[in-house]
Amino acid sequence: MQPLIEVNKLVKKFDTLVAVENLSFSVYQGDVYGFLGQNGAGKSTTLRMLLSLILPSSGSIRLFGEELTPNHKSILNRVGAVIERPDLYKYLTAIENLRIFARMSGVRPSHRLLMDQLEMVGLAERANSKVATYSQGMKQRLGIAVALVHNPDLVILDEPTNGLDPQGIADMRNLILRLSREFQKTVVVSSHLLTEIEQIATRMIILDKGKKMMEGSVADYFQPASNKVHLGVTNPEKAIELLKKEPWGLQVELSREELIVSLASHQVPALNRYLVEQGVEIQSIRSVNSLEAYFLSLTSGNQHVAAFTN
Ligand SMILES: Nc1ncnc2c1ncn2[C@@H]1O[C@H](COP(=O)(O)OP(=O)(O)OP(=O)(O)O)[C@@H](O)[C@H]1O
Repeated sequence: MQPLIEVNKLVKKFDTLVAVENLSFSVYQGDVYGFLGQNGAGKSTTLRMLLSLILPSSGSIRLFGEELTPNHKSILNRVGAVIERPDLYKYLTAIENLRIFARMSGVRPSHRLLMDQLEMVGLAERANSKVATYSQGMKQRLGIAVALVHNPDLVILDEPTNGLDPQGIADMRNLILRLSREFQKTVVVSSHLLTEIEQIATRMIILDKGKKMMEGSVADYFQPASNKVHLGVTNPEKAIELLKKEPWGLQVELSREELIVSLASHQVPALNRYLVEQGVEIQSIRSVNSLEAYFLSLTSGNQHVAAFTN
């Protein structure tokens, strides 16, 4: 399958600072592609280059199979983006805002179509309220409706959950999933939170100091095999014996007084119950996802975890 976005050896320098270094990645149709990295990792800089808001120092970007540089106007007609907080007219209603932005991008959608757009982002009931009365989360979602007004195939969202409360974050997450599943949009979304990307993305890239640390399918990194459960128990020998038997049949290691088993997080309560019922007392239990461990090592400043740097 031809990638929708194909980035090859992209570099962006700001004077002596290398914000993006030799970055290559591909996004395919139907992906919710997560851009993950701590502040300053180079996420916004990369997304800005995808939108021709800034020019690369070197390297190439192809969107929809075409080189971006000479053709960016026609190509970017197929892209909708929210890069900063959306600039909305706060004394106008949602539908008035949408109508104005639609005209600016050269389309004149019917009232019905505008209402459909607002429905898509969960704002149909507040279509006639002034934006000044909206919560931050509602403004962010209206920003997405604005970005979608010309019906783009590809949607690029830079940190869409920034500054939102837990309800706003959940609404945004549901909206992104809906854009992908119901409306068949390909979505690129950035975040500095692994939990956010884990819940919505199909594929992801981790950036650190402008460099790619890993790229791949999110499911692969959250398989049971990459989730380790560490158990502190009173009787490790008995626990090992029980965990190796039916119904669990697990591979168990003993490390520094803790048992370590590969197990999906959702199976942990059942495992806990089983051991207690068999007379093993549990003193501690913690799940460690290897991807989480890796990302934490990045955010705490460690440079290398060999397993993920290939
Ligand atoms: N216009 C600019 N001029 C100079 N340096 C810049 C410019 N834009 C970004 N940078 C620098 O490039 C690096 C990457 O910034 P970028 O905004 O891409 O990171 P980010 O991963 O999006 O992080 P954040 O979530 O904080 O925005 C940072 O060191 C930043 O200070």
